[in-house]
Amino acid sequence: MGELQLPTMSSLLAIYASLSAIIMILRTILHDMMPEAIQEFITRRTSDLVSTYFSRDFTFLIQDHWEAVDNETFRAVQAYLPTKVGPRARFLLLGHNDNNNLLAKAQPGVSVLTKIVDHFQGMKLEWTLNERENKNVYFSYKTQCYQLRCKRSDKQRVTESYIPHICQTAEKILNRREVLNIYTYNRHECYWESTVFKHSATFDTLAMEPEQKQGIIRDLDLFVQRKDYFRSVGKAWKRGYLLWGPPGTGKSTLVAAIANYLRFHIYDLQLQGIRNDFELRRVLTATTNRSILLIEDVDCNSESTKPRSKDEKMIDKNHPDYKKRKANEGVTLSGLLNFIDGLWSSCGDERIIIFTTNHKEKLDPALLRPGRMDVHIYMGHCTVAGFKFLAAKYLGIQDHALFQKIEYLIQRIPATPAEVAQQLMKADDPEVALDELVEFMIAKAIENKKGEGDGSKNKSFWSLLKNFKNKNKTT
Ligand SMILES: Nc1ncnc2c1ncn2[C@@H]1O[C@H](COP(=O)(O)OP(=O)(O)OP(=O)(O)O)[C@@H](O)[C@H]1O
Repeated sequence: MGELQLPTMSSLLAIYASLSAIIMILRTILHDMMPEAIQEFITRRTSDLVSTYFSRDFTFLIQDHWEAVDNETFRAVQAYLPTKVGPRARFLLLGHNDNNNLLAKAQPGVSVLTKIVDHFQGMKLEWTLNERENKNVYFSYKTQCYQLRCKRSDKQRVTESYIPHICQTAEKILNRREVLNIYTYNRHECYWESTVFKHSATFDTLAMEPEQKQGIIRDLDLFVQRKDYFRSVGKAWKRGYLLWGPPGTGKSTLVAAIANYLRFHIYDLQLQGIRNDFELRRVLTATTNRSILLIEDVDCNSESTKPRSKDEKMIDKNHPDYKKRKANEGVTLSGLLNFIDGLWSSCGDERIIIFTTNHKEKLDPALLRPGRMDVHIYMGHCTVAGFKFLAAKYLGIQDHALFQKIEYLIQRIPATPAEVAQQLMKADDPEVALDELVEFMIAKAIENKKGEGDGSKNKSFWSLLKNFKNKNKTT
């Protein structure tokens, strides 16, 4: 039996030195030769494996998008978390997007990488917001993700109790709607851009026949109260309005009045900015509940809303360019109708869709069929009641010596509420403002007469008008 030879100190040191040198060389080779992405991947995987086996924590990730649309859970967390910023927090994001009011109340928000600790039913929950820069062929964009860390043993309670609690709290916060937003779709960055909606129009400032106005208010009230009714009859909780009439008769003003009355946000959609039906679906599913989808001037907006031509059937679908064209063909009528009353219409609750047009006759009949747009509202020229309403609003008067003259003119010369309002705003003195209106109406009648060629049809009307004009000059 040979004697066990223990290595000497110097040989141990030599082995250690050569091992260190080999590791150093290997590390340098790996570092220099292996692409950074692979190195990162290996490091991440190793730390993931270590944390999976040894950590007692669990992490939930809540990204801003879910299956290509906005993630509602993310939105709920976004509303909820600022309420949980504790007294010891070192950062709080503050701001508002009301570009008309510097003094508007700043809203709290959670900044990227700030850690927020929440406690719920004995659980400790740690939140952080992370941001990542992404790039595609055309542009770069940011995505955000909330990270929620809890104990592994609390995982089930978080999904079953804590997340529903967040959603309920967020719903209450969001439903307060202290501020209304108007959204426009940014097609380059594929998201709805918002700005504060501050329009002073209400049903009290809108000149309209009183019965028509009351009818609309009743319809809106009924709509918001009928959640269960819509469910029981198997219909989507939606209401469609078509507002039509000449320019300046108050269609946009009525939309603003409806938004203010219901406290609904407005999504203002330009159909011609949408590439195809697929994009339309994506854009519309990214809108929130309790909102108005507004498609203004729908007759000019897209080919889809115009009556279909007979040649359409003759398109060669086998042509090589057909698919390419299809991808950018714009919104089709069936795509739009599908959203109004097809299967897609059941996405979302408490939605109002409003189309406005100056030319109802130019719309495809399919869009006007009963049941498609629930209510058709004609916004017409100014009536006597409309004029009296505007005089009371703009000049604060119920009656005046010039009223009779103006009523006579209003009944015979078509003028829009926008035109009447513009004249009434010209002076604070009712006498001067009403005189301006008489002048304007006479000038309009003369203009119309020129257009018609022969105005001698109604001689007594013209002699009365001459009389009005002369009297107006002497006063
Ligand atoms: N019925 C109305 N009551 C009160 N004000 C009105 C009414 N109609 C128009 N106005 C006034 O005229 C302006 C223009 O009206 P508005 O933009 O609502 O008309 P519109 O019908 O939407 O026009 P367009 O078809 O060109 O979009 C408004 O800012 C408002 O002050």
